[in-house]
Parts: sequence; structure tokens; C-alpha cells
Amino acid sequence: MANDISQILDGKATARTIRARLKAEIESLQPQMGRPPGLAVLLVGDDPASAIYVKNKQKACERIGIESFGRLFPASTEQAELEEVIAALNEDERVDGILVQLPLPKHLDAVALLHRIDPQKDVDGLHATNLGKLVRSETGLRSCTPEGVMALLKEYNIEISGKNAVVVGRSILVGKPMALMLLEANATVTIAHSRSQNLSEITRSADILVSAVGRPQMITAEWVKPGAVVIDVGINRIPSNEGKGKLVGDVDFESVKPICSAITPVPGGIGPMTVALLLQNTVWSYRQKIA
Ligand SMILES: Nc1nc(=O)c2c([nH]1)NC[C@@H]1CN(c3ccc(C(=O)N[C@@H](CCC(=O)O)C(=O)O)cc3)C=[N+]21
Repeated sequence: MANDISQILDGKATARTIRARLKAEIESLQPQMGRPPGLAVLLVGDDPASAIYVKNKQKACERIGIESFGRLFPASTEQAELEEVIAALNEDERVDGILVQLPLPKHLDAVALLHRIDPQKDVDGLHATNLGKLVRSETGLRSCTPEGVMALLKEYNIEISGKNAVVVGRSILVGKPMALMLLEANATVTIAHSRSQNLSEITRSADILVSAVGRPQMITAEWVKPGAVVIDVGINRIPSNEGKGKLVGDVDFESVKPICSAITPVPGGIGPMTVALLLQNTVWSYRQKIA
């Protein structure tokens, strides 16, 4: 079943297309809005994955004309201080989107904090109001990573309706909303996770396999149905002999690529799509303010 024609789903290029469309949209809306869109990112502590994300995000904002209100807090910051900061950002008319980088230091109550964000500014789609809208298939702000996956599948005209989709991972940020979006697109959806029995048997039943577990190169060729579409959401930094560390996904790309019909690389796959959809959510929130 090995082939040389598996398609690389180019998230970097697709993200570029999305950013170009958003840039033009911002230019056309700005005269009536009288200000650019604004995005506030709160980073607490020094988690390296989050730091990469914040850096990429700020660059991406600048390039398309979104004003960035990034704020860095020491790991010891108290819940009450962060809640006050969020309250102020909710009132700030220059700010259309608020994102609290996860994970947060353990002494903080992440859910309580996320629920302080005005749902209209919740560009991560993590407020219960937005999660509830997703469950109902209503319009609302939705989690950027699964939205990025759906946008990439659409870009490459990959059929979802009627297919068996398996999502590995059940987080509130990726796995659960991913499963709901695939279901909305009429896939038959299975959510697998660390407690699933016969995990590789389940993943092998997938026409569309989405992995969001954060285990480097866990998914090898034996776990994948020949001809499947493989979406790798994992962003794992592993040691490399060049010193800096190497970014790999949850999927063993070299072994899986020859047997699947399409696959996302890491880097250059879902990572850049996540950032692009964050910008899109911010612009969507901005546009909602036009009376
Ligand atoms: N509230 C919240 N929402 C998030 O969406 C969120 C978060 N917290 N915390 C941290 C994780 C991590 N994450 C990444 C997104 C893009 C890249 C990305 O752009 N990666 C590039 C490579 C970057 C590099 O070269 O190092 C790529 O895959 O091509 C990485 C990591 C979002 N996260």
C-alpha cells in the first residue's frame, strides 16, 4: 500500500492565504471603525511552548494590522490581579480579543479566570457560553486549533461527511471541540484517549485521524489505515544533536507519510493555522462591533 503520492497539507501556505485575506479586510473596515483590531495575550510564567506561540502571534498581528496588547506576568502572580487585568481589558474598547495562555501556574484557577473574559472577546472559545454555542452548532467564537484543522481540510477539499474520524486527545482546547466540529461536518466521530483500550486498533479505523496528545512520534505506520488523512496537532520539542531541540509532532512523519493519502507536517502544519485562526477570530470579533 506504500505510495509516493501522499499529499502534504501545507498549513504554512494556507495560513499565509488567510492572513492576506484578513489584512485586506482590516484595511477596508478600518475607516468606518476608526481604529485597528486589538488582541491582548496574557502570558503568566515562562512555559516555553507558550513563549513560542506568543512570539509568532505578535509577529502575525503586526504584519496584518492588528494591534497587540501582549502582557507578561511573573509565575507568582495572584488570581485577583489577573482577574482585575481581565476586567480592565473587557472594558477597553481597543481590545477585541483576549487570550490567556495555557497552561497556567498551578496556584491559579484557570477556569475561573477564563470565565471572567467577556464571551464576545473570548477568541480561544473557552468560555462556557462559547463552548455551549459550539455544542448547539451556533455561530460563536471557537477554539483556534480545531478551527484551523477544519480550515485546512476545506482548503484541500477533503471530504468529511460520512467518514470515520478519530480524535486522539480530549482536552477542552483541542480534542473536545475538534470532535464537535467534525461531527457538525457529518463525520462519524470517535474520541480516543490515554485510557482507551486497543488504541492502535481505534486509530486504524480512522479515515481522518487527528492526534492532539503531546507524545512525540507516538503514531507510527501500524496505527494508520492505508489511505487515511492524518492531522498532527502535536507540538513537541525533543532534544537534538544540534543543541536547540527539534520540533516534532505526535505522528512519526517519515513512517506514516508513505501509507497515508494526506498528512500535516510539524512544523508548518497546524501550528501556523492555529495562529491564523486566532487572527481571524479577532477580526470577526472586531467586525461584530459595526452597528
Ligand atoms: N490559550 C491558549 N491557546 C493556544 O492555542 C495555546 C496556548 N494557550 N498555549 C500554548 C499552545 C501552543 N500553541 C502553539 C501554536 C502555534 C505554534 C506554531 O506556530 N508552531 C510553528 C513552529 C514554531 C517554531 O518553529 O518553533 C509550526 O508548527 O510550524 C506553536 C504552538 C498554542 N497554544
